[in-house]
Amino acid sequence: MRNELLSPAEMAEADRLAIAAGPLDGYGLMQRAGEAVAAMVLARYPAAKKVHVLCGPGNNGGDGYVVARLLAEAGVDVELWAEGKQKPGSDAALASEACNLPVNHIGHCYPEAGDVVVDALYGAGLSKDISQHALAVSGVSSAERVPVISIDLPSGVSGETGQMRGHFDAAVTVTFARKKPGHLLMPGRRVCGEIIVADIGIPDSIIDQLKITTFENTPDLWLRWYFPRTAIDAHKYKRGHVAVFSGGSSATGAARLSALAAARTGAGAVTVLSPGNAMQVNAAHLTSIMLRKADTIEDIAEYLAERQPSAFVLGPGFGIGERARAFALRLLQQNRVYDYDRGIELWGIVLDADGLTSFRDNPDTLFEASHRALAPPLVFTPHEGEFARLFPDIARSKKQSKLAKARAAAQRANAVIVYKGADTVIAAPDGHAAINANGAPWLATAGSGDVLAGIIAGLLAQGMPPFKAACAGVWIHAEAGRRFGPGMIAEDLPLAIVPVLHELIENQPDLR
Ligand SMILES: NC(=O)C1=CN([C@@H]2O[C@H](COP(=O)(O)OP(=O)(O)OC[C@H]3O[C@@H](n4cnc5c(N)ncnc54)[C@H](O)[C@@H]3O)[C@@H](O)[C@H]2O)[C@@H](O)CC1
Ligand SMILES: [K+]
Repeated sequence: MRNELLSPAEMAEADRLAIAAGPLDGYGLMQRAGEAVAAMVLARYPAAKKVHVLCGPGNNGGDGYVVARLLAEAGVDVELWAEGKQKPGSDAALASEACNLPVNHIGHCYPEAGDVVVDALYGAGLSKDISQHALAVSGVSSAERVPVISIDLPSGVSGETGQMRGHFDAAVTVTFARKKPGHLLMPGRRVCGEIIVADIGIPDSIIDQLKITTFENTPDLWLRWYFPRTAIDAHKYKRGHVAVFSGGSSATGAARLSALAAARTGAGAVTVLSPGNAMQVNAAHLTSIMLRKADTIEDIAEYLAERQPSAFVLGPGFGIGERARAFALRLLQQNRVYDYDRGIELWGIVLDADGLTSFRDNPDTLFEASHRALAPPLVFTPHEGEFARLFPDIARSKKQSKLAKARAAAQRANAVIVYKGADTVIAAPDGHAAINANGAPWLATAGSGDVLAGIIAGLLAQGMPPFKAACAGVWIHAEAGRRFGPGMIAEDLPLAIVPVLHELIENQPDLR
């Protein structure tokens, strides 16, 4: 199954195009949807005492009537509960006519332990808070540990934003053709349970026509064509040279975490650029990673001229203030360098943590610099607080999803935005965006973000395009954390990414 994410409006358009192309009409698609759900219920819950099917007034409810009919035909004890008025002549009305079971009002539905609930109240067409009756059934189901199978989305979850207007806690959500952003964005993702994408006969060629620019962040998005290939004749500087700015003598660990992560990700050489007063403490902790003094803008200019590094990390532990601003703006004055032979961008900048917060009072100076035509590629890695400091108006919006916010920020900043969290969104200035879904709570630990910045820089340094490098970095970081599990601290992460990298490379013969 491919990894595009379709908004409810895009899904409706896919439906329309599929129906126009035939052979299935809307009612036919509804049959296929209902069949997929009924088959899943039969397979997973063969011993259910009773299956309660809750049907809303729209097509989501229509799917529910198909499920109820098919389960009853298979000999299952089914009770049908409905709310709302159907449009006469609609596919949903046809589906309810084809289902001969008695219809009860949802207000009387009390599922008991051993039963199963099929939630077909609202899907993509949700427009208001779900009813008190619906909430009551959801509450009883949770209390009685009755598994809920939601069709398309747990009713109450917006497919566009993942926001909830009252909700069901699904054990399984069965959706059709592709997932929607609301399946992966919080808080919606938390209540979807396992997500199954069923094929109901909408071909990939129809999805292609929609020119989708939102994706689930999976290796399909970046592995095959963009992941760095380590040439057999690779020279260490050809594999990219990452420079990481260190903070002062009492704040050097963050930079070393980034540096180590960049090295583990395959950068051929890594240098920590340290203030003079922190040289000793950095030297005491570095072995393969190089160390160089960089106190002033002149030191940076000299370094740039001498070593031509291919990626920078500025921010982790660096300290907030004028020095961070001056260093960032100096790097942005450098022209981008494109290697036409290899078809790759030769360097880029990851701005993280203090590197972002330093611009809270005058973000426009940063955005002006990043919009200069020849400015090097830029990746920002803000968590929620840092995002709000740099993009206060965008952060405040109540209407926009995290996805829309990341996109708006990417355009304004002319930078790839990695908007971190349990549902990290990666957005590029050209409108492409991805939502990450392989994370785990263990990643929320001090220093984890420093490692992420280093991984992304390591990939940038090897010529990976910035949006792809950011997506790959986020996925690899999350995968390493997920596999390591409880007890992980940031120091473990650079090593934990190694088996993930091995597996990625082994699964792609042309990367070996
Ligand atoms: N996308 C696809 O490929 C297919 C979609 N189908 C189903 O069609 C669904 C979308 O159908 P619709 O567009 O009819 O939308 P819904 O069935 O989600 O809801 C629409 C109806 O519910 C009302 N409504 C929405 N929220 C309400 C609330 N909180 N309280 C009371 N009334 C509310 C609306 O006014 C409208 O009458 C999908 O979620 C999916 O289940 C399938 O039938 C077939 C194929
Ligand atoms: K639903």
